[in-house]
Amino acid sequence: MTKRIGLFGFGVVGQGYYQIAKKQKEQWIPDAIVVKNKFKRRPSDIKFSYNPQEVFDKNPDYVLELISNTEEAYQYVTEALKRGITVISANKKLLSAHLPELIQLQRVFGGKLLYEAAAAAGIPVITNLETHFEEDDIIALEGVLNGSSNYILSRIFNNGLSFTEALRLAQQKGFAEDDPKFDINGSDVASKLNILCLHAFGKFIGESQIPTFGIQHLGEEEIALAKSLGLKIKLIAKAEKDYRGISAFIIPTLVAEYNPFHGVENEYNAVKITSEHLQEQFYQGKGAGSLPTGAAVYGDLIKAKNGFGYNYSKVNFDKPLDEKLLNLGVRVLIKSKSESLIESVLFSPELNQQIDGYHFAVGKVKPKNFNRLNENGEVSIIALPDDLRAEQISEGLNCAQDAGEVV
Ligand SMILES: NC(=O)C1=CN([C@@H]2O[C@H](COP(=O)(O)OP(=O)(O)OC[C@H]3O[C@@H](n4cnc5c(N)ncnc54)[C@H](OP(=O)(O)O)[C@@H]3O)[C@@H](O)[C@H]2O)C=CC1
Ligand SMILES: N[C@@H](CC=O)C(=O)O
Repeated sequence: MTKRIGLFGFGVVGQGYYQIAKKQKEQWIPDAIVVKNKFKRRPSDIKFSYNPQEVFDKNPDYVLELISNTEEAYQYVTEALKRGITVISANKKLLSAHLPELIQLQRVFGGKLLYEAAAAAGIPVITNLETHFEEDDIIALEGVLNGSSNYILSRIFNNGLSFTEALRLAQQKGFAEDDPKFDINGSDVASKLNILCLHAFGKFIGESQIPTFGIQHLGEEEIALAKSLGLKIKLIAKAEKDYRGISAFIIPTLVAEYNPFHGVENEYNAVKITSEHLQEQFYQGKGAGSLPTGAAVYGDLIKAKNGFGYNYSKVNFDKPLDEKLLNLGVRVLIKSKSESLIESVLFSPELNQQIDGYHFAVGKVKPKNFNRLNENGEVSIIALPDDLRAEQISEGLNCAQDAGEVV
């Protein structure tokens, strides 16, 4: 039977969806497409509307919310759910901010909300957490969750591009957010990790509670150090659960070749899930871009048609959803011009070396300090592999300096 579809947004993701839907059976072509900017050039063979109400006037079975704006997306998604319509969204900022309310709207009005594209786009990680892992206790979830940051790091490491050049390319390819600061400062990863934690651990942490350090302060010293040690830097999101509670944070991390994230390049994302029964699983796929994200949206539509919805099986709805994170120290290399700043956050020190006006120190930092350090333009921190000794870092720094890679 033909289904009616209303589509909000015809940008990178909306066009990816449309391209895929056009190849399939006629029934998945939207009956109404609502966009924002009246002055944009559009394909002449597709009818567009600028009036959001037009989607609802068509009485849709499914609403696809693929827009960049969060507040307006909230209006569209809540209106659809209140009408009992099934919604597919790619909007991690919206979902991360409002998931508890959106879950409640599904429970009250009966519409479903699917959002595989919102976390690691092409990797069906949310569906897996909801199905495969339903009866399995998740111990840890780790991931490269931002295609743009990963693309930037790949271009810097593998092609010697500058940060600015690499970011421009990520924008041109449609990987970056409307405002790319959300990609490079880790905020986009925090949205995704927040969503994934709900499905993995049944707890809503809240994006602002997740300690986050992005890639925007990485300097040539850290890049040169990583290269001299034969390592790479990846922006890693990590959440772990033990008898004390949950810890979660996002931080650029030095990864060795034996680490499966080492080989994750360009706009690819990857997720490693460790659970009690299935133990270790590693997923890799495209985390950004028109077709992979459009395909994830299309996949959600097919799942919804087949009656699939999230059970939120890890959530205990009789208890509060929120969770306070543990604040356990993370072993890092910290770089700053201010020794006193380093001293104020670093404990269990292992190294303190000065190069060209910068202090490089190894020790532990509590994740609660990440956000404060992230906002301080001149500090960088990188998490370290357990087996990388402070002496090796010191040698690596000297080596990079001698090679003239550090100015
Ligand atoms: N790009 C990617 O790889 C991925 C993106 N996402 C998420 O998907 C969503 C869309 O991203 P993307 O396609 O890249 O963004 P784009 O900026 O390419 O496109 C956004 C689209 O939304 C439309 N739009 C904006 N505000 C409104 C509004 N109020 N009403 C109707 N339409 C509106 C724009 O209209 P107009 O054409 O008039 O400007 C445009 O068509 C975002 O939430 C993003 O975070 C998720 C995974 C991957
Ligand atoms: N800007 C995001 C798009 C997908 O979520 C990214 O780069 O990962």
